[in-house]
Formats: sequence, C-alpha cells, structure tokens
Amino acid sequence: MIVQGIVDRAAIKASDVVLEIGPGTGNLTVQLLERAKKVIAVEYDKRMIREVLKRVEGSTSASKLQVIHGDVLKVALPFFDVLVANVPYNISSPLLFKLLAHRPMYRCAVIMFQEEFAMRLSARPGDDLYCRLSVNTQLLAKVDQLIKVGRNNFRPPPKVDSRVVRVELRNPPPPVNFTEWDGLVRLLFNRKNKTLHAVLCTKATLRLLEDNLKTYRAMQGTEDSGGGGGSSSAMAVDAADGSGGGSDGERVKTIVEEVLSRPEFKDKRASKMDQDDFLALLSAFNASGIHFS
Ligand SMILES: C[S@@+](CC[C@H](N)C(=O)[O-])C[C@H]1O[C@@H](n2cnc3c(N)ncnc32)[C@H](O)[C@@H]1O
Repeated sequence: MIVQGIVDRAAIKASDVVLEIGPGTGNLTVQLLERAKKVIAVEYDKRMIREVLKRVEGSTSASKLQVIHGDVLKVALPFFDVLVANVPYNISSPLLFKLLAHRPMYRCAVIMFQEEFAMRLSARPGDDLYCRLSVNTQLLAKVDQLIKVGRNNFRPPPKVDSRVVRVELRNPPPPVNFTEWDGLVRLLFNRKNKTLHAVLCTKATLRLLEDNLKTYRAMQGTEDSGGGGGSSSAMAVDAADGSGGGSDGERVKTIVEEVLSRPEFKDKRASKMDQDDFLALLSAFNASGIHFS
C-alpha cells in the first residue's frame, strides 16, 4: 500500500521519464515502469542491480528500464520529469540539497525520509523543529507532507517512523546568492532563540565578518580603493564611521549594530523569523557592505 501510495502521489504521466534512487529489489520500480515512458534507476549495490534486472526480465516494460550503477551523490543525474526515492536516511541531507540545486527543473520529487527530518523540511517559524534546514529548503522549494509511514511497515522495524514528502522547486528560483544566504542562516541558527544582536555581535562573529569583508574587497579588486572608486557596498563600510578612520573591525561592528538597531530587526530571533525577514536582513547587510560568505 505504501509503494502504491508513493507511486500514486508522484502523479506520473505516460510521457514521463522517472528517476528512481535506490531501486533495491525493485518494489517501486515495477510499479513505476507500468506508468512511465522510461525509468532510470541509480543504484550503487551491484547485487541489487542484478535483482531488479532479474525481476523485470521478460516483462513488457523491461526495455523501459535503464540502470545507472553508482552513488547518487557522486553521479551526474540525467534529465528526468519526476524523481522517486527511498534511500538510507544518512544521505537525506546531501541528497536533498543535490536535488534542490539540480537543473533543469523537474516537476517534483517524492521522497521517503525519517519522520523528524521530513517535519523539519516544512516547519514554520515558532515550531520547535524550525531550523536551518527548514529555512534553506523553503527558500528553494515547496514541501508537502504526503504519507506517514509507521516503523512497523518494515521488517525488521527500524527505530524511527518515516514520512513521504513531495518537493517542488520554486520556479523561478529566488534571486538570492545561496552561499550568502546560507552563511547568514547558519550563523543565526547556531543559537536560534538568542536575539540577532546576541548572535552577530560576538567577537568571533565580528571577526568572521571582517575577514569576509577583506575577501570580498579583494575579489572585487577594491582592496586599496578606500572610499574612492570601490563597489557601493564596500563604500558603505568605508563610510560607516563617518571619518574614514578606524579599523575594519570597528567599522564592521558599527555597521552590524546600526543594521540590527533598525526597528524591523531589533529584538528579532531566528526561531521566529520567516523567509521575508531573512531576505530583508540579508539585503540590509549586503547593502551596507557586510557579507556572509
Ligand atoms: C531502503 S532500500 C529501498 C529499496 C526500494 N526502493 C524499496 O522501496 O523497496 C535503499 C536502496 O538504496 C540503495 N542505495 C543506498 N545508498 C545509495 C546511494 N548513495 N546511491 C545509490 N543507491 C543507494 C541501496 O543499495 C538500496 O538498494
């Protein structure tokens, strides 16, 4: 019933190319083959490849199956319309981020995850499970919880329950530099219940932001430009102390404190901030020359 549920919720069309990750002995594969134009299965265990090929051998749909032998995290994924995956939970996070970055865009991915991981993907501000994974995933995709799968559906039963989720990429993708975004979100969720000021104004974080500024300037070719011909954000940093004097460290601290004193950011905490709050904060910092990567 669960296999059937996964296949149904993937809403496969007869014209679809389906990518299956980890076909194992082919429980899902045989059902996918009945519905899709083609199924490409990525499997790293040669014994499983033999099993799945044996299982479909002689059937009318055998010619629709292509198997790629390899680790899904390492192989270049082929074009697909829909992805279906039931893979070990220790690769959930890297697999998800590989799929969030994958292009060209696909219609959806239907994936079974450990329950807590699945719940984190769609957790909202204020929820206990709201975390960096929630914010990053929701920036790039819409996640729907589809099916609860109790541990007793498996033999032997694992220690945790599972859930099947549907992931649909945001199209068009948000106009955000993801490395910058993740740099900020990572810092804030280190201590998600502290105020932004408490997290970002520690000596270690300010030093990191100062280093980022130096790297950013070097990459922009503005290392020696002072307040003169540099980029607008570098100039914002250079102008921060008003006098043109002071060290980079002092300037960074002045700017970070100024941004965080604005009414929209004052006393905010990551645990209660939504996507728009993070976007506004990143944009305010970047406009003032503060970078998170
Ligand atoms: C839990 S079984 C799922 C079997 C089948 N999909 C099902 O639902 O009955 C996971 C399968 O994923 C394969 N697998 C695990 N890690 C993988 C990886 N990194 N790349 C490709 N296949 C992987 C395993 O060899 C195994 O066949």
